Amino acid sequence: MLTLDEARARLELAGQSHLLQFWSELDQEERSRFLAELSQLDPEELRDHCRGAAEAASRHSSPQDRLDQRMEPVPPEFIGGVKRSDRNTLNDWENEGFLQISQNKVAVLLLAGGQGTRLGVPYPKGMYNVGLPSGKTLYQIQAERIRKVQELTAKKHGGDCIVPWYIMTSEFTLEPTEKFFRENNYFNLEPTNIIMFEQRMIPAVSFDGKVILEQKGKIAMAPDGNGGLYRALADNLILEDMESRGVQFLHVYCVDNILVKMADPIFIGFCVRKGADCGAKVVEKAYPSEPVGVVCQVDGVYQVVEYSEILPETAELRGPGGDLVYSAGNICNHFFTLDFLKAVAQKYHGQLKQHVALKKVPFMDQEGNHVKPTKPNGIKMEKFVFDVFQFSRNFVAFEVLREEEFSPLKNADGAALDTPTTARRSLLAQHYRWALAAGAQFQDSQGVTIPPKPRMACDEDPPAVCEISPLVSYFGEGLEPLLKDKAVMSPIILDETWPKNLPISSIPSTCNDKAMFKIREF
Ligand SMILES: CC(=O)N[C@H]1[C@@H](OP(=O)(O)OP(=O)(O)OC[C@H]2O[C@@H](n3ccc(=O)[nH]c3=O)[C@H](O)[C@@H]2O)O[C@H](CO)[C@@H](O)[C@@H]1O
Repeated sequence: MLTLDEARARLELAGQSHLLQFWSELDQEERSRFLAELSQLDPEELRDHCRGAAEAASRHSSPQDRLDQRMEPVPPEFIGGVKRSDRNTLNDWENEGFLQISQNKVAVLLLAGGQGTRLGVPYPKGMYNVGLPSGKTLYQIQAERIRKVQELTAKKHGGDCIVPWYIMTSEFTLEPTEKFFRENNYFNLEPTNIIMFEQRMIPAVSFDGKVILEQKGKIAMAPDGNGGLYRALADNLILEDMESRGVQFLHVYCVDNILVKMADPIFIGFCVRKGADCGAKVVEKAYPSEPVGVVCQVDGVYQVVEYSEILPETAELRGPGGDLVYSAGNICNHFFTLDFLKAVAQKYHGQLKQHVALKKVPFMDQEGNHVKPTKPNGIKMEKFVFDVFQFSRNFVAFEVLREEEFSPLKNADGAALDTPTTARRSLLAQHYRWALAAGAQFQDSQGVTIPPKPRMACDEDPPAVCEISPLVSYFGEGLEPLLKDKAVMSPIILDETWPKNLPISSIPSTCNDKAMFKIREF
């Protein structure tokens, strides 16, 4: 750790001497904590970071910096997808995916270092329970999907297989995430196959290029964006870990999509068959101003352009048939080969674009008062996970159905979209459709038949509540033996404790204490 004099000299070099202005007011413990924090900062990197942030912020949104003029949509023939392919082709990709999983070549990697400020909870988003009948959190759902995909693969190919789960956290999320997993017995996954690591934090900077003091002895720090992944992979020797396990393909995803298909065999198989080194799942954008990035080309190179980085006119552009020109919505589900990640970590990560976010950053004013600003006062620089697409030699996009694969949790209830209510509804609507397709017929608690409704509006609750555990079905498969020609009383939780072969009289009426469920033959 640095001495005070060393820290002072370094800060002078970086043009950040103001950080010590309250030094005399700190007690012994605060001083040593602060010196430890300052010791982490390289003076030259800090100087460049502060200058770069102030310059980038002054250029931010200036007309010459706009991407709109340089964008082109992805030609439709370059997008593979569920709607565009017949069942045989999909089966073929799925079989390829299962084969790769069976050889332990596939891992999932969760981006979970974000602060989830829009949702407004003081704990990591993955710990959120959207109010499903089972009370499961996002982490539990994801863990169970990993277990199920392992089980399905083992059934197909024989022998056990492992899908390691890499989880990128940050200073904000590592400790509570570790604790949560420990307390939940790692959701019955083998703890050594869950690998958590931490991304770096970088200082927030004022518009005049000064690091912001959050407290008298603490700098305002923020994670370096989900594109901090590549540096974190190198810092924590994660690529070496992947190599030692024989992993070759990664499914990278963001924490908040309740419908995420973990290690999706179809997507993996599609990418592998196409010889891709890098891929992205997309959904058709629902409306022009939807807050998702779009996969497109900029100056002829594949890229995602964020919703905040284009003008409304560009987002609203329509082609001759009336469809949105920029309709390939990014759902933050990416495919990478290990070789591609190695190349990025070794050669390219320094070239990743820095994106500017103007934020309200609480700070100490000159008089030592703690101020919560009402308008943006600080610059946070972030890298984005998809900014590596430009280095790909064979990039592919894969379109999936929104109602089956994308319902993100971004905002607290009360907002119009992407809330706990919409996430819960999407999952329950999907499970209801699966149950109907498997031949279930629903009844209410009085035994009155609930007429089936295979099509629902996206803001409509399904007429019957049927939550299906991922341990029972990964993506709608395997339900017929349980549900065909059965009258199912809503609400129901179909979980792995469901007694499959018992005659009706011996089925307990409450197999799960959180919901009543009954089922009987017609
Ligand atoms: C940069 C990025 O990917 N943007 C995508 C992200 O937007 P969006 O703006 O919603 O991105 P978020 O801020 O939610 O971050 C996405 C994921 O990255 C993680 N994270 C974020 C910051 C950080 O420093 N470290 C970290 O790990 C978050 O925990 C989350 O799992 O999801 C949308 C779909 O839902 C896409 O349309 C956007 O194109």
